[in-house]
Amino acid sequence: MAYQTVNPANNKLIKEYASHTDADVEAALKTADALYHSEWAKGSIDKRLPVLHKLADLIDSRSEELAKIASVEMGKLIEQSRAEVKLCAQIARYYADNAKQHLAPVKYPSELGEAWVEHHPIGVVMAVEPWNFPYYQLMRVLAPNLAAGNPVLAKHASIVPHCAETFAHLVREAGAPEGAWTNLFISSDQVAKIIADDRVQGAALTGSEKAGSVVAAQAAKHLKKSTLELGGNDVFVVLDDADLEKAVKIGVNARLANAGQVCTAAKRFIVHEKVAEQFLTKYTEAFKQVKIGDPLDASTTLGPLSSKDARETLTKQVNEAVKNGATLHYGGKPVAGEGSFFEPTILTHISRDNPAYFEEFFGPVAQIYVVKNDDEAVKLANDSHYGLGGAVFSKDIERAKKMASKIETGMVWINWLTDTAAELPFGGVKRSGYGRELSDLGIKEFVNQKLVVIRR
Ligand SMILES: NC(=O)C1=CN([C@@H]2O[C@H](COP(=O)(O)OP(=O)(O)OC[C@H]3O[C@@H](n4cnc5c(N)ncnc54)[C@H](O)[C@@H]3O)[C@@H](O)[C@H]2O)C=CC1
Ligand SMILES: CCCCCC(=O)O
Repeated sequence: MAYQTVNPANNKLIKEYASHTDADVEAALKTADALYHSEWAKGSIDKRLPVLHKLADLIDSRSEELAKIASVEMGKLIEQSRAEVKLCAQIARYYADNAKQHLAPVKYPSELGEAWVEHHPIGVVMAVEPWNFPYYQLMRVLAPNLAAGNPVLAKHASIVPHCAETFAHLVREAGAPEGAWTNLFISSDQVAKIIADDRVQGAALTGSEKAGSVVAAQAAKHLKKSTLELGGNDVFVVLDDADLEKAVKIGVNARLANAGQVCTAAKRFIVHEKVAEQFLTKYTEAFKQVKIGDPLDASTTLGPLSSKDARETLTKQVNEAVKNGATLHYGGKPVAGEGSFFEPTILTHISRDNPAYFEEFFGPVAQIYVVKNDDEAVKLANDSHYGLGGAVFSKDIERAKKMASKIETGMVWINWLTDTAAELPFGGVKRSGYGRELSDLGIKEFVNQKLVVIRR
């Protein structure tokens, strides 16, 4: 697995990074495990939290540099890279300010005696992360586990090594001891060996079902806990009483942000028949206004996909969808010339026997479905192997809440796109994975919730 920086806006190779050897991995494991058995990990959380405050300040002070590295390495619009960098500082600050309370002992009233649950780190955690939010995916693991006292070995996606290395340097510069966060340019086989190692107690993966299934199986084989943040095929439901202008505006962003390469992007637009024609007309008009170009150019509104491979996959999916009866309402082709650009695309009339119906399109491709009523909307929303996020647009909040409760996903946002924030849990069900990241739920995924009882 070659770790290299290729700018997807022009497919030019910028830098290749040497992979880490087995000896490097052993050294990293030794250092991380020693740190776990030290006062730093087992002692007071008060010693660890200042690192997160310092990290947040460092990120804020370097935001422009960090944003540019991400945009050049995976094609995210520069403004969206800035937003991701800002979000990372917020996550670091959130855990710096709240982790002590999240991990404070919790009393359990019992007739048997005085009882409480303590929260202790479990040890070294292996993190395996994707390229689409090259800093956020790392911070979602680093912040809670550093606060809790779990050292982390991190394997990032092979196309974002500059982001991976920069993040690791920032963590050390913020005062984290060696071993708290170790970036490894390693292969899948080396990941498997690390997960199998007795010094590792858990694995956190964000990425595809395929990778999740393999890594979770490796963890399970060695009786280690894992968390999985996998793909999604999230719905964006527009009911007949929705604010249509708002639904269109947010719906365009929900599909095109990060060139559609977001696990919680709106992928299946389920529109009430009473407003379907209006919605499609306005939505199509908005897609026609899109400016494809260099993600570093502030006027660009749709950047490239992350790689040539990603574009090839999406092109095949769109062609297959049309071959199986879908209507190509707008777009549908890779953009000729340099870079891995793909047109903003709208598909309609996708029948259930079309492969596209169950597939995640990791790119700027919106699928439009028309329904007669709320029950049909819920039935269609839940007719999916995935269960990550989802959005419901209606002016009737009680109606939207009722639908949100029926949609089988880990998250539903009303009158907004599926978003994320440090204080809100993030995760899914079904083939979108299990476990939660962020909030008080995320920090407890890799801690020992230990019961202590003083028997009366
Ligand atoms: N739920 C989420 O937040 C996200 C989900 N995804 C999903 O992942 C897909 C593509 O993103 P990619 O980064 O290409 O996903 P991917 O699953 O190919 O890679 C994710 C990470 O897993 C690693 N990996 C892959 N196979 C592995 C194996 N057998 N053993 C150990 N590590 C392995 C990769 O090197 C990378 O670091 C998308 O289709 C999307 O569904 C991607 C980004 C975010
Ligand atoms: C801003 C929403 C974050 C989505 C996380 C993901 O796609 O991995």
